[in-house]
Amino acid sequence: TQSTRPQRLLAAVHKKATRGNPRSVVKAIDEFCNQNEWAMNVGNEKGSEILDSVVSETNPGCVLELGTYCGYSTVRIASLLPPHAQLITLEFNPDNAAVARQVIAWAGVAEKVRLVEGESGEWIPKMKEQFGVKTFDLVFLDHWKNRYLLDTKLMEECGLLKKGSVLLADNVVCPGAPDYLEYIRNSPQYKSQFFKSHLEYTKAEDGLEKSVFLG
Ligand SMILES: O=C(NC/C=C/[C@H]1O[C@@H](n2cnc3cncnc32)[C@H](O)[C@@H]1O)c1cc([N+](=O)[O-])cc(O)c1O
Ligand SMILES: [Mg+2]
Repeated sequence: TQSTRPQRLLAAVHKKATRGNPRSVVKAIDEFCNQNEWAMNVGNEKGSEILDSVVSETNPGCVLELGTYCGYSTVRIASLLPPHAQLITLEFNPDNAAVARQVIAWAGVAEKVRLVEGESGEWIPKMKEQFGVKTFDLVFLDHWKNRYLLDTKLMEECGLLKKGSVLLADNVVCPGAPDYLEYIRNSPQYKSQFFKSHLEYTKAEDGLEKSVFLG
C-alpha cells in the first residue's frame, strides 16, 4: 500500500537522524522538507529565530502544544525544556499521532512529552483533572487555524492561563488566523507582538504572534 507523507518523513528520520539526538531529528526533517516533500512543520527559520528563542526566554515548566502533526516542533520545544518540565501535545489524527510518537521517541525526549490523542476542544477542559495542570507557562498554537480563537477562549474559561502565560501562534499570516489576531491584538488582557518571518521551506511571507496574558 502507498505510504503517507508523515510515514515518509518518519523514514527519513530513522535513516538520517541519530537516535537520542533531538537536533539531528530536527535537521533530518528540515532536509526532507527542503529536498523531498514540503510538510507543515514550523521549520528551521521560524523555529530557530522565533520558537526556540521564545521557549528559552520563557523557560517554561508546563507547555501545551496544539497540533502535534509529526512532532517536529514537539522535539524542538522538548529539547529546550529545563529538567522536570513537561510538554503536553494534542493531536487528534491517529496516523499523525502514531508517527509523532516515533519521532519523539527517536529524538530521546519522550520522558518530557505527553502526547494526547484527542481533540483540543474536548481535552483542554480536562487538563486540570487528567494531568494535574494548574496553568500553562507557554502555549504553542499550530493546529487548524480556525480553532486558534476558540481554544484560546476555552483556555481562558478553564483558568489555564495565569499572569505572564505566553501564547505563541504559528501562521498568523499564511494560512492566517484573522479572527484570532483581531481578538488578541484588541484584548486588554494580552500584550501582543508580531514576529515577521517566512512560511516554512518557502519565500512566502508568514510570522508568529506572541501574546502575554496579563491576568
Ligand atoms: O494547516 C496548517 N496546520 C494545521 C495543523 C493540523 C495538525 O493538527 C491536528 N489538529 C488540528 N486541529 C486539532 C485539534 N485538536 C487536536 N489536533 C488537531 C491535525 O490533525 C494536524 O495534524 C498549516 C498549514 C500551512 N500551510 O502553508 O498551508 C502551514 C503551516 O505551518 C500550518 O501549520
Ligand atoms: Mg504551522
